[in-house]
Amino acid sequence: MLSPSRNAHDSYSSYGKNKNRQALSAYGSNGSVQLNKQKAPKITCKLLLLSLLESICKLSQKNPENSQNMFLYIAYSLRNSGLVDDEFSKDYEAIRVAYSGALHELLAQAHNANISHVPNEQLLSLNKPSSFMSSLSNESAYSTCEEPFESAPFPDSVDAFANIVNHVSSHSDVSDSTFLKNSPLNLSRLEDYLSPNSSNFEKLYNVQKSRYSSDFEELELLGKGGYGYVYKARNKFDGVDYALKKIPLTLRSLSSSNMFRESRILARLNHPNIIRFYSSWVEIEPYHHNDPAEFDSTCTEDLLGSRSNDSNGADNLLFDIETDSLNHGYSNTNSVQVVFEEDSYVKKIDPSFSTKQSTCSLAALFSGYKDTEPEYSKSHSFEKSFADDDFLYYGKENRSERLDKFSLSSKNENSMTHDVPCFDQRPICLYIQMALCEETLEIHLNKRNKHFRGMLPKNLRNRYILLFSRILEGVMYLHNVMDLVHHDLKPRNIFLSSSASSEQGSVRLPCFTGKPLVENEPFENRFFVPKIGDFGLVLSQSDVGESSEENGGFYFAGTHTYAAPEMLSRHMKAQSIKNSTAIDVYALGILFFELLYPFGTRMERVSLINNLKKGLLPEEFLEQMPGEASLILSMLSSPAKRPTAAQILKTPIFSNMAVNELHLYEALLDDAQQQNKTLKKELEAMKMRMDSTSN
Ligand SMILES: Nc1ncnc2c1ncn2[C@@H]1O[C@H](COP(=O)(O)OP(=O)(O)OP(=O)(O)O)[C@@H](O)[C@H]1O
Repeated sequence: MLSPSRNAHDSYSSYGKNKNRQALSAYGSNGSVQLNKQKAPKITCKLLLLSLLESICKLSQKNPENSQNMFLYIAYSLRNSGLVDDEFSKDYEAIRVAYSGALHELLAQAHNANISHVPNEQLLSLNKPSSFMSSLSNESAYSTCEEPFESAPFPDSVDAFANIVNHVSSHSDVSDSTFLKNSPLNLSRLEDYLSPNSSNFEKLYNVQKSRYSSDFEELELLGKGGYGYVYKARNKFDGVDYALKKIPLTLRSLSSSNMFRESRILARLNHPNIIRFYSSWVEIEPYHHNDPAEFDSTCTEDLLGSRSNDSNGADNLLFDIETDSLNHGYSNTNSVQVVFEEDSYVKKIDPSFSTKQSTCSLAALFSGYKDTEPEYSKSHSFEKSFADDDFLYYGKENRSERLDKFSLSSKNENSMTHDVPCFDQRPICLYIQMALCEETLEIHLNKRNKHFRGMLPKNLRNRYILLFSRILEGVMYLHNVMDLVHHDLKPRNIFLSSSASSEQGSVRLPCFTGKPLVENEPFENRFFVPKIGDFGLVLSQSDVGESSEENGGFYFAGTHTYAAPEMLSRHMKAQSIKNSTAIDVYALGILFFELLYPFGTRMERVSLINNLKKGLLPEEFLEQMPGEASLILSMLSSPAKRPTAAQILKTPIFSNMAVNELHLYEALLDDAQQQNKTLKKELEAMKMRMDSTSN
């Protein structure tokens, strides 16, 4: 029986019989590449072992049901022996598939690497895990060796697979039963699949190729969020461009039931004002990824709107909930902390999970950490480069831990448990395919605010009121129909999708270019549908209370500017449990004010929003929009007093259909004026042509 302390490396080395196998053992026993030790995250090893066994079962049994039963039999036996937990369940299937795809890819590389010509000495001298497979795949490296190559029988894959299975079966309860004896592994079938000359191997290998790289052409990086990167990618079959969010799965997420929460929730949502979801899957980050340098250039200032590029302005303040005191710098204590990250965005995007080289690190494969630190993390302060505007995260997992999730380099022992499990230095990513939107509301408002300050012209006010009513409809759907709380409503999480005039939920908005306007030149107007996105923090209303209890007490993540006071205070926790949807209403109150009152500068924004939180609104706003003003103040009142999204929609500001009708008439008028202009121009041109011909 395998003892629970035995690890993947031991399993590998224990079946070595010949010289090269000894070489492999020796390689493994070298201190720098030992896979056991404290570093190998257990769950990664267990998932790897199970995905390997699952592949073997699939290969050995033609009938899928039999292979599933065989796999479950082995998995249950391993669980009884304490070697695995429930990593063989359906919940982990996507991860196992991703791992087995990567294992097959590795196998194919090994087959193609002409490994029979590797001299023992070279194997023995390789003590860098990442150089191991890269040397194998680099034939020229061998040709420089003086000693003639010994054609020693490096354990071929079929043999290795069989040995692992035999090892598992002889060391587990499986051997006690007649199951395997009655249903032995069909090694000839295995061989058929694994032989590089076999068409089956090709088939298998192709099937396991990355869905992302086979189905999509990556076009550009759209942005990064607190949990991953979003790319614009074209589907090779339908030719449509989508937004693809790549979220590196962390060890924490692997061991939690919330692993696929965002995609599972998005898949159930169906509303014109909620971002459209297409599909999601898990795979190991494909090779041939963008060079980090490319990320710098793809992330343009335009894309980021007015986010500051000045990392020096990053003011990281720790707010201790217990003492209500503010500290500068970072603390390692376990006390509950709120981390405010005000205006600390920097231009540099740091896709730390991207790898260029197709080298294989066995240590990384089993331990889930990157053994070599990426260059960019040496030259840049990772925390600063990752800090995002105004994001707030607190609980026992503090800010630096949150950021660590994206760092494959293990900076210290403590961060290991939050690290990203990877294969061959490539992380396992969850991919979410969504509708591509034109821009975020944040970017739209930033451009708009270059033209307006203070009170908006009357004709524009109505458009933003209508836009807000569309957002409210989306929120009402989340609250009343889906029983969800978004938890992170803000302009950056509302997307504007171009639409036809007739599309449900559309609003006609001016298209601001961000450039100064020529005087009296009208704005071009287009129809957009506002769509609520980024469901990374969404919770069901009943889970809000539980999440507060997470980590032994107090836990929340969100954005400071839009965070309701009850999210920031342990003492008000009870209120947030009873009125969980009120958290979103508070954020909407701030957002409504931002829609109706353009800020000139960032400082002005901060001071006006701070005043608003104290119940103070600009005089001119109170005078000219009293209805809207009192609604906003009620949305920022105590949780029990805040109106619900449905109640807000029933107020005269929104229930009055005149807003809708007025909006449409305005749109028709705009169109007619535009047409008028074009016809006038055409008439002038015709007159000129006639004049010239008559002369
Ligand atoms: N469907 C989409 N269409 C177009 N761009 C998108 C889409 N989804 C995301 N983006 C872009 O990618 C960026 C990152 O999005 P993401 O949802 O991961 O995080 P975020 O909302 O910016 O931050 P956080 O998750 O920390 O709140 C967005 O700011 C936006 O610029």
